[in-house]
Amino acid sequence: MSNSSPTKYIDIQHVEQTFKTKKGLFPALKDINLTVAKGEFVTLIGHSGCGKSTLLNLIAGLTTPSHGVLLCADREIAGPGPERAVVFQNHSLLPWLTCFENVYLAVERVFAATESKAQLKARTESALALVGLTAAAQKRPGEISGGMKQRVGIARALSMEPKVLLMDEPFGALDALTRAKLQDELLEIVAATQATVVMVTHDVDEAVLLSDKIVMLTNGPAATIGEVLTVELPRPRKRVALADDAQYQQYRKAVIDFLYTRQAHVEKVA
Ligand SMILES: Nc1ncnc2c1ncn2[C@@H]1O[C@H](COP(=O)(O)OP(=O)(O)OP(=O)(O)O)[C@@H](O)[C@H]1O
Repeated sequence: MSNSSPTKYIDIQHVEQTFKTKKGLFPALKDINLTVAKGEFVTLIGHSGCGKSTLLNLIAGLTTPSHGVLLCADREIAGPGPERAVVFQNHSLLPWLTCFENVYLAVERVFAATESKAQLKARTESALALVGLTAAAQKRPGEISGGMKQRVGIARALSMEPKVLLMDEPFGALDALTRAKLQDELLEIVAATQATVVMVTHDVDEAVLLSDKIVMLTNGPAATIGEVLTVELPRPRKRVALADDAQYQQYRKAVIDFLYTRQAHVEKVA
């Protein structure tokens, strides 16, 4: 059993990320300090190119910081691991496998050493059921819609029973209606699984609807956290009711104000 602090489940301390480029060193992130509590839903928002994906990749362990340290449950994040599952925008499914097989592959990787084939199959089926894809289990990615593919990606991530679900603009490529439906589903899944989620988004409404905390990044280079907004809207949250909610509008305005007034993109004149 871990004795890690539930309020500092993910603990990011003084993180910097500098990339080597042809033009020299590029400081992408500077002095990032952030904690995410167990069961918290945190979104990262900021203008294009500010470093949201860079930060998510660091939490995923896909990259290592140039400076500083990232911890998950009191352990240094030293590489990717099934306890931190990632859902990407482009769902990255294997096209020659069925939806079932795509999810099964992840389940097998995590649980094959300790569980029977029947148990692995049951896990796969329940992950697909969680995202409403039981009927599409035998279809291949080429035979299903973008929204369904994204659901398979989410099912695959959830099937690993990760401690943390990391999502990089998971709904970015979807039309508005599909996006709204998947946001609602995600709200239900997160409520049911009590998952800890860190999600990158460009969408202010998505951030307010889903988040406990909205982390707003300043513009790069050397982007950092400009402000953290705690969203105290009660759950379960219903998008239709929230549309007229004064508190919801205030949160929305605070994020818009940060993005478009205080961090407005300044056009560089040559
Ligand atoms: N491997 C890399 N090498 C060099 N520069 C990089 C690398 N990865 C990211 N960058 C730069 O770091 C900055 C942050 O990139 P990042 O992709 O994290 O931004 P983002 O906020 O996720 O952008 P978007 O919202 O457009 O996806 C950008 O200026 C980008 O060009």
